[in-house]
Amino acid sequence: MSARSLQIRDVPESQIERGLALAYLVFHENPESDRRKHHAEVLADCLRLGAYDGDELVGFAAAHPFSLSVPGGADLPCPGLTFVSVAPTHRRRGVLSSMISALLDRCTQRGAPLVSLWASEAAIYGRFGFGPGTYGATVEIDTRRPLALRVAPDESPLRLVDVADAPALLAPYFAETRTRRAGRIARTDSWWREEWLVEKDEEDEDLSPPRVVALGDPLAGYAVYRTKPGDEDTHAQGLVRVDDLEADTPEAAAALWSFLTAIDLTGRLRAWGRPVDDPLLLFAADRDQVRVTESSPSLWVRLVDVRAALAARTWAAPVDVVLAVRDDQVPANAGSFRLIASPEGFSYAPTGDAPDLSLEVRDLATAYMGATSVGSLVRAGLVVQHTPGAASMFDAALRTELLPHTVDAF
Ligand SMILES: CC(=O)SCCNC(=O)CCNC(=O)[C@H](O)C(C)(C)COP(=O)(O)OP(=O)(O)OC[C@H]1O[C@@H](n2cnc3c(N)ncnc32)[C@H](O)[C@@H]1OP(=O)(O)O
Repeated sequence: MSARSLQIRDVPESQIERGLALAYLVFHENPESDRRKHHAEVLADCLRLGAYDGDELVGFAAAHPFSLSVPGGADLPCPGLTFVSVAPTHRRRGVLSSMISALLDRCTQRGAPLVSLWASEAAIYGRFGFGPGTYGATVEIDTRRPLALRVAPDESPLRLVDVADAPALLAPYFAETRTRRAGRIARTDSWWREEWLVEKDEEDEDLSPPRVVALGDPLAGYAVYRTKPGDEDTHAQGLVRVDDLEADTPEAAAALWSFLTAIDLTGRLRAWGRPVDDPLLLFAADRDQVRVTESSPSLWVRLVDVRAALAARTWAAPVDVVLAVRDDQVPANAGSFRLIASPEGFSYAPTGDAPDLSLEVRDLATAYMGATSVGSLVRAGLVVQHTPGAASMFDAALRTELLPHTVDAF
């Protein structure tokens, strides 16, 4: 294959099966027919790009038509890149690079200021301007003894909700959380049913169907979880796996965690992708019982249109800095720009003034939603501070009340 014989084209609906076959090949998967059907339906709604070597599909990538909450509660179009697959025969010849370049063009044409993804390997996407915009923590609790808490649980009644009725109850509640926390993807009814509440867990078929517990009426919190019995042979304790948990107050959260840790015939709880600032980690009275066993990037974000992305978020304090931005893929983002922003207003315009901070667009993405401070990027040698105090001023403006958080993996 020469660079000239490679063509990037939209993949028509009639070729979705070809894209899926390539994806299953490279991800070493062989899903059941109902999941294949679901994947095909999901892909029908996606932007689909193919890399063709002659007639052969050697690269495939898709992007969900997502929108993402950004600091302050605005909702921005943010395609969610997924199913990225390059044929093993065509690796390391620039197929992925060509597909990303086409994707960035499509985002620009469609007016999407952001694009996002979950990375299979963290080393891949930084070169294309993506930075880790949100982080998640895996929390494990030893539930062989009662959960020790420093706050009294809300005593409102808990009820188990029929899974079929859950989206109608949970969706408006979750939508409200998106205005407070950046990094959250809008969930459609089918996303709720097929991703969160699907009967069989895709990764562990020993897990029960999803269970939904709701606190109070009106709703003050909920959890979606699955369980797995213990195994006498291996002495593994029964497991409660918490997939999603939201609560209005610390007391409501305490009530839900108390319930989940007291389910009979289980001795351990694992919650994946919790916010790094989950109040549980502070109100747990015994941090030997409640342990963070992993913390890693969740959603990787790329600012396709830096100006539009910055304009859409709110600012916690006044800032006036000149940013020298390097962007090798989207020339319109590159150059020196003066950012003047405050809770009252915003401007971002090209300038000939000397920069206060020099940074790559990937590092601006890392700081954009408030998960990582510009100061820490300066200390890591990734952002260059020319003017003392510039990073602190920028950080004060970027600060968010709650850390950004994404739990919808795709
Ligand atoms: C959002 C998602 O869907 S994540 C899923 C990603 N897909 C997978 O992991 C499936 C299996 N892997 C693959 O299909 C391919 O190996 C891909 C998609 C990861 C890479 O595709 P390729 O066409 O080989 O990438 P391409 O040749 O464009 O590489 C571009 C650059 O990235 C680097 N790169 C590519 N893959 C990796 C990797 N896994 N780790 C580190 N660097 C990588 C290349 O070395 C190259 O670097 P260079 O520009 O300095 O030379």
